[in-house]
Amino acid sequence: MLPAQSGAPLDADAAISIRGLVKRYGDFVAVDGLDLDIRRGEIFALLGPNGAGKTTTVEICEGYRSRDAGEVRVLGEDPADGARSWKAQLGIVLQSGAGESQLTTREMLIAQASYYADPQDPDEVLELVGLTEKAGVRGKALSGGQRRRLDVALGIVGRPTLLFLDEPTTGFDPEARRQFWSLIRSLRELGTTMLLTTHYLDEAEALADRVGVITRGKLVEVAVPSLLGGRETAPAVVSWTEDGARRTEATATPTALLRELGTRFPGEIPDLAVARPTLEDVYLQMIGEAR
Ligand SMILES: Nc1ncnc2c1ncn2[C@@H]1O[C@H](COP(=O)(O)OP(=O)(O)OP(=O)(O)O)[C@@H](O)[C@H]1O
Repeated sequence: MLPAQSGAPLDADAAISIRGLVKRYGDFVAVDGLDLDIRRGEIFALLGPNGAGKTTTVEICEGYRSRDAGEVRVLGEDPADGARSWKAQLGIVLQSGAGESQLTTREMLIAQASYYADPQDPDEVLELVGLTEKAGVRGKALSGGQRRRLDVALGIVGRPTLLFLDEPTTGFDPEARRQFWSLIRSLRELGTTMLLTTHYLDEAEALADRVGVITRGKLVEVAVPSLLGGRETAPAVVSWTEDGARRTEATATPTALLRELGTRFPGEIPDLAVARPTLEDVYLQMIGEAR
């Protein structure tokens, strides 16, 4: 699918609509004419190598950074002059967050909740992110993964309509990541739109309705994870063991090959595996070609 609708008008119904976004730092062009629409209620993952322009794009949408050119609408408003009532609909989980505070985990959440008209109960949020046992602990005494959970808690306590998650699970142990994924899915069921940046391709695949790949400040493709880079039509790799050796064949017609192998082996085909390119495979190929 083409990522850009250059020339198309902003999408008034989208949660985020961006046309021709440009951001320069001195002579360096960090975001280079980016077009993107994120629908209400979807989880959209922005993927890209270090320095591609993801955080810059996200921070412009949050109203934290100015832009040099282009049009941006977030929940119908231009973030450059977003009012307080507009900001109150956003939840933000930054790359580096709450860490060094002298307040306890619970105190931080209560303080954050006080900025919103209809916040979620801070103790419920602590429970959701698995920090109930750490309610009375100061931010700086939390482990790295626990701080990220606290960042997530601070981002969601205001019941945001649109939640920005910048590399939210960095430092999480595998179990905490799974718990976080189920938390994100339950937020989606409540209708929350989420813009996620992540370097974990499995995370994008598990959570995102659509992914966008950004390199050198340009969006190179937008697709549902299973279709990115033509994954669904890429040759399948069939491998098995025959005469003591590992055999591998890439084929566009794996079913035909399996039928043929079925006639060659009387029982099970030894060590049979059929694989399509993973999201990581196509992503790495895509950013390699774009360099
Ligand atoms: N305040 C700044 N001044 C100068 N250059 C900057 C500034 N902020 C970002 N950049 C540059 O802009 C480019 C894009 O940075 P950005 O943080 O948006 O990348 P990213 O895709 O989020 O990367 P990462 O995956 O490493 O977080 C980088 O080359 C970065 O060095």
